[in-house]
Amino acid sequence: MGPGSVEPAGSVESGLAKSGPAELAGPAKSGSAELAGAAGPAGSAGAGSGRTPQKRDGHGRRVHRHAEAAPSGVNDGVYRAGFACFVGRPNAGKSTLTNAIIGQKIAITSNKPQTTRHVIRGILHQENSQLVLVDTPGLHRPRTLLGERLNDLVREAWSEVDVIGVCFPADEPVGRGDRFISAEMAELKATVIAVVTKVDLVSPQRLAEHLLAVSELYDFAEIVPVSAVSGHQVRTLVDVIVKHLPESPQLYPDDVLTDEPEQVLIAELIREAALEGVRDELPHSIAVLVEEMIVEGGLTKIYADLYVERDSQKSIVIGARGARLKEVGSQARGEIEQLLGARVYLDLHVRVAKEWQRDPRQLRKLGF
Ligand SMILES: Nc1nc2c(ncn2[C@@H]2O[C@H](COP(=O)(O)OP(=O)(O)OP(=O)(O)O)[C@@H](O)[C@H]2O)c(=O)[nH]1
Repeated sequence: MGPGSVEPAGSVESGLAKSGPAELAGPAKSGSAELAGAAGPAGSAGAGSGRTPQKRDGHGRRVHRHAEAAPSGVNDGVYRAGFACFVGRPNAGKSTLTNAIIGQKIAITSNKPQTTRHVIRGILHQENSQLVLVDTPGLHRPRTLLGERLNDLVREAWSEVDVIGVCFPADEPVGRGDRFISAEMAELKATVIAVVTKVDLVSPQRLAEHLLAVSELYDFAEIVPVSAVSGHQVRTLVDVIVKHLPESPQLYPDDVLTDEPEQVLIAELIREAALEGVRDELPHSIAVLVEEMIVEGGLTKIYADLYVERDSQKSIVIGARGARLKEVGSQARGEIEQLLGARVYLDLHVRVAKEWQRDPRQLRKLGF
């Protein structure tokens, strides 16, 4: 452990009833896809190295949800399975889209850039396909060791997928960042499609102009406009992605929704709650590590450490007489109970790990 001080606070006991397991998002509108752009090969792109999913043992428990397979919109009699990820500039709507497709909160979203740190997979089971989604952080100019590691994570994810959806928010003009990311696509084996996100925010006229600008950036196999918030065309996007997956046997058992260890999902929920209201003061300085999870009958006890970089940040997180930390605990606990479908006791400790973003040892410990 680094030069950290320990502040026990914010233990929150749950009184809430058990919440039921989450269902997969049901089928929404289905429709035809190819909107614009060049016609790409309908076949598969080469699968990357991640073809065989690894079973996790020990600490890495999978999140199981017994959800029925959604009917597939693609029905050419072939079973398709493979990996896809969304890339794009920060704030492009990648996490929200991933969540809309999987139908469960698995990646955190925020209106500030760079909040997604972990590669989180969600799996959509359909009658004739299995789509494994990898959620990556945004590519950006690295200024710290953490920044470099984040970019490595992005490229690692890109090298392992069959389909890449480059996200372009419809409410922002195509810019340098979009051109930079599109240029990075040229070397990839994957089928590259463009996803124009947040279309609920713009007029049809503006959307048409945006689609044209996007189509001029790169020879995308397809271009799909969507709104993750209204659900518009989310179903269509799934069909388009699945169409470009390779023919493959099922990769994961039916009841697995995500490959991410529960502890990582829980840590993300706590971090999201801790950032609420203080994002301007603590944009990238909070990390969370779940130290222990104990299941006692219907109650899950979770002991987690919340790391900040400086004493002053610790005071912000804790608040006057621990009031803020209590709030963080109670908000996170509600979300965790939904995720686990069980009652939760959450014990949060705030620790100072000086300059953790620049310290390789600390970064490893925090999972980067
Ligand atoms: N109106 C609208 N807002 C959206 C939509 N999709 C995402 N947003 C909002 O856009 C902001 C960014 O969304 P995220 O999903 O966190 O974006 P991201 O690309 O994962 O961001 P990073 O993690 O920073 O790379 C959030 O405030 C979302 O609520 C959409 O379809 N419509």
